[in-house]
Amino acid sequence: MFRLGTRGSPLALTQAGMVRDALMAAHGWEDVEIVVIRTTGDRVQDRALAEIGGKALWTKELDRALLAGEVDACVHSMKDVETLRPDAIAIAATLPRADVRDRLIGAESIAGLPDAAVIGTSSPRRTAQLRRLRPDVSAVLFRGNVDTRLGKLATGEVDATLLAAAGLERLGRHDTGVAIPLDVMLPAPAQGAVGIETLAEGPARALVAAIDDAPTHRAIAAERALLAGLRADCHSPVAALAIVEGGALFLRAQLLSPDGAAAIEGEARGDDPVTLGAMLAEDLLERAPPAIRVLFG
Ligand SMILES: NCc1[nH]cc(CCC(=O)O)c1CC(=O)O
Repeated sequence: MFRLGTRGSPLALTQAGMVRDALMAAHGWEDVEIVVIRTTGDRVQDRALAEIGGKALWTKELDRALLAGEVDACVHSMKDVETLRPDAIAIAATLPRADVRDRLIGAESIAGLPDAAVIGTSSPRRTAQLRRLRPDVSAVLFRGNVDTRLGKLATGEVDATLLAAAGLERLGRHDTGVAIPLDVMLPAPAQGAVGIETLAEGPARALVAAIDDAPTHRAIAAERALLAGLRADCHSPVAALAIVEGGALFLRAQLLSPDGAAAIEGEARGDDPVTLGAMLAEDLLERAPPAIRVLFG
């Protein structure tokens, strides 16, 4: 039986179930085995991701299982996957992308937040974007799975929080919070995209490629190429979104200083995702003021 590695959070399990269903439908399989792998990121909940070692905390154990042949493929929220991946591992497919926007929970809009509101988020991007719009608000560290975060909001630990619409919807929480328009808050690179990785060589890659959504795959390739070009890490406040427009890619991005005082935006159009991402990264770095320039390699 085909074995699918995943983290054990409710969102990860839902996403793995979506991949399982797609693989069964594509190949007429009776079943796919879900193998839950506990990651360091799941164990350490009290510190910001950026502080404790970054995105590798989610992928390291899954990579190990894949490279050791314990699973045939691994399911990831592509937003959480590092820019640089081992050569032996390939992104074989992405599911069709969900709503890419962030949702604000606890207020009707960013403008509608109370004076000096306290926002629960551990995302440098969301913090910087929020403080750019509302310098009076402050952010406090907020991690844990979606239910944990919503629980902290309910007990009044914070005034509001921001979560990806994609995760909320996949967990059946269609009515939680209000979507923030893309021109107010551009999402994280690869937000809303589920990716499936396999070994670069071997039969699993083509089996998984059968369920690929090509427009999503191209869009996240461009967004990830931008991150690579910026030499960004998970401390870097970067927002980016590529969409396929009449066959070509349209990539938008924003870089911010951590306090949101400085920001630059850029956009570019092209056909090749990797070239497009690299070009926009170069353009942004050239124009970035020192407060932003120091954040990138
Ligand atoms: N960093 C955690 C994470 N990784 C992926 C999602 C949501 C689903 C997605 O963006 O695909 C979330 C939660 C959030 O940011 O609200």
